[in-house]
Amino acid sequence: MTAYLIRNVSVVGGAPTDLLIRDGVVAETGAGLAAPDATVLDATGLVALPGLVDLHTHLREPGREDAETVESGSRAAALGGYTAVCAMANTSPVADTAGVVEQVWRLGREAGLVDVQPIGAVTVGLAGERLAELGAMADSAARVRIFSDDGHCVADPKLMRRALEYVKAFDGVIAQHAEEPRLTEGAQMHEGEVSTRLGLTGWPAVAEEAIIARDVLLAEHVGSRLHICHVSTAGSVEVLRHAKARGVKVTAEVTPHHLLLTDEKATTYDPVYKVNPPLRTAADVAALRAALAEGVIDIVATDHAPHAVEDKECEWAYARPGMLGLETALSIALDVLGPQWDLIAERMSRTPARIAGLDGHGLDPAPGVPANLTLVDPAARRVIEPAELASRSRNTPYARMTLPGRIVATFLRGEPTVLDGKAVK
Ligand SMILES: NC(=O)N[C@@H](CC(=O)O)C(=O)O
Repeated sequence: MTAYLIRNVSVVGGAPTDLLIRDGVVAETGAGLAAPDATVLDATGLVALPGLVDLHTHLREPGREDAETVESGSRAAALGGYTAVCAMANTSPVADTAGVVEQVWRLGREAGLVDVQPIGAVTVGLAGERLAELGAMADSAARVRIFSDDGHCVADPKLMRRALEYVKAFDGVIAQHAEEPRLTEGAQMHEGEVSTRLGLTGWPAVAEEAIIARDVLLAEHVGSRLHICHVSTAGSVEVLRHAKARGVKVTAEVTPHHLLLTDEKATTYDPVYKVNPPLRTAADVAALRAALAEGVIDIVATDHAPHAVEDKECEWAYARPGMLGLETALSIALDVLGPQWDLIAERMSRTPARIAGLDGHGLDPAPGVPANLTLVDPAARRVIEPAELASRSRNTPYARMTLPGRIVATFLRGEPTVLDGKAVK
């Protein structure tokens, strides 16, 4: 294994120092380190962060390998500064058995670019009718701890209660896609002034807020861990604030796009802006940013949702919802939060690693710690060119935008997956 001596790097925004990486761990830190056998990387001006951890990634394999594979999504993740991603269960077949989660887990190991932690479905086939084999998935080689029907809400309160109770036995967590389906039938975008103007059926904020309110009460009642996917409204923030004040074991994520973009984008009728939950209002964006800074929202998760051209480049009403996220998330966070490195490390690495129970991830570079880290150039600016993305899909909402920050290198257990901004394999 090659040793790496990273010179003059600011660890999570601190004073410049050297990091020696050897045998998969951070061997030494301090100014003026010497290691004749090591490859030297001059990291003057760069910031080292614990490798980013994404709690919400769609890798599309098995089933839609034309849109993404475990390998292409892993490469996109590494280029985005990630060392671990949690793969959502809405594949084909659905990841609702030990066999499918083990397949995804094994494909992740074979790609070897990030740790791929499969998420298991809550209900068989995401159909919302009977519980999937949660215990078998937890006991499998993939050691599943997060369960989600993402893309669909676990709408039946009795099933949701049972799922919450069931996962308590192995400290699991149910990640809810909060969307009351009866309130969003036929919805095309956020319900509000813009949807009225465009004459498109709206997805009201209350459809999200009502499910979060119900589920924090259920989680409190049974004493289980609940995670809320892609929180998108100011009202959801207030429900979460209330639940956290009561001591409910609830965590929540927000996506980069909900921190930046608004429903005004729908006026372009460009389906690249169609996403679930939909882009909301400027007031919602402001509330989400404040909640993230405050900690009412715990983490940023990408909801990286690759879609093939034919599923996106069509009429708005027929387009699938979803946007790419892995290769741009850190830039959007930097744009939205500024160079608050400790906050970025907390919301994009340490806390997601803790929620997912990923050993060896989310740890600041320090002697003895597994060398899962990423080096960011905060001064760089880059123009997003969809054709240059490593994802198999092209549905980024940031095409041709100039964004701050560039991932220069990513290390997974001491091995570079990205060097000089390029994937190593
Ligand atoms: N977030 C999205 O807009 N899409 C997700 C699933 C979903 O939540 O609808 C996808 O899998 O494409």
